[in-house]
Amino acid sequence: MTGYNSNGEVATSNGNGHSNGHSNGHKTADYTAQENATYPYEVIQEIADFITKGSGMRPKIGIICGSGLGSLAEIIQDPKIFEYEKIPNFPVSTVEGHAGKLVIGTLEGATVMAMQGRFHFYEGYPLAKCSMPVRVMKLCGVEYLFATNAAGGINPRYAVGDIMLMHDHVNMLGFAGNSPLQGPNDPRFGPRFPALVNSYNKELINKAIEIGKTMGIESNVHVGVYSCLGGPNYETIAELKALRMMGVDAVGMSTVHEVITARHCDMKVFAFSLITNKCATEYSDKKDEEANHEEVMAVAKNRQKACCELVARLVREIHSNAAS
Ligand SMILES: O=P(O)(O)O[C@H]1O[C@H](CO)[C@@H](O)[C@H]1O
Ligand SMILES: Nc1nc2[nH]cnc2c(=O)[nH]1
Repeated sequence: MTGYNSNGEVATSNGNGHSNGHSNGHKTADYTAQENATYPYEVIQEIADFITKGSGMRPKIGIICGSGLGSLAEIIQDPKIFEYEKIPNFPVSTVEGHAGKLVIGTLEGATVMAMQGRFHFYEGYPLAKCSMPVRVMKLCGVEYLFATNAAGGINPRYAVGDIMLMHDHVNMLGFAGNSPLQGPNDPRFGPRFPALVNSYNKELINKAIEIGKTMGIESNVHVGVYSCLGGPNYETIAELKALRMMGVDAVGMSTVHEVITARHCDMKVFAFSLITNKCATEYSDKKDEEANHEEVMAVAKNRQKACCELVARLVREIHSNAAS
């Protein structure tokens, strides 16, 4: 199996079918590729071919499942499942609630592919590697990216279990000089300087609002601004106050770099946050106001039905409009 080394040259993997740098069953991020974050087009094409040939399918919609939202992939019918470890040059998932499987099949008549497990900066992966699967999706034929995440609610009107449809983001990692598009630009993916003002597809947001109404959850559906911090620590009160002043409604540790990568290669983007915890913006000694991943996972599990229904119905809309 071919891979690439730190000089960007094509290299041969270790012969065990993957080159992810883990051997003892304990999943750790691949640090060897850090200095070589940008995957050459040919490597991404090779991964995409592995998936489309292995599944016999060309998906039109790609779904990234947020923490605890892996069930979004379980509603896919007649699935063909690829474990990340068996996909050449694919990273491994190291976070609880991210199973590490790519699921391709049919949802509401549309061919979709879903990532049960995404990659985060705090796992030790550079941003280009975190969002490399979005380019794989593109070369598999995906036109629409659905990115989902678990997030802390900063907007005081948000309750735990609410859904925030993302209409914009504040890229804090970008403020700090980090981007998934850093390094040489390959124009086969997109331009050197992509515009991001209309990143979140308005038509899909409006459709999702309508779907929320028909599901009877309109009071739990909001439209807001997400921000991604590097993590893995949750935020301090001062940071949360600062984010709120900047107009941020929900905060997490993902999604933004995926959206940037998707928009760079001209995919239509729909994204939502499941609010898994309320972020305190005042000082308090109360332990129950501290965010923790167990709570995040538990809330995601509780709300998976609503999230699955929203996704399935939006996929149905896209598919039936394309067919008509
Ligand atoms: O964004 P997703 O992957 O849904 O997960 C969110 O939940 C985890 C923290 O509990 C972090 O990884 C954060 O980004
Ligand atoms: N950064 C961050 N990520 C989260 N993911 C789920 N909840 C949170 C949160 O409160 N902060």
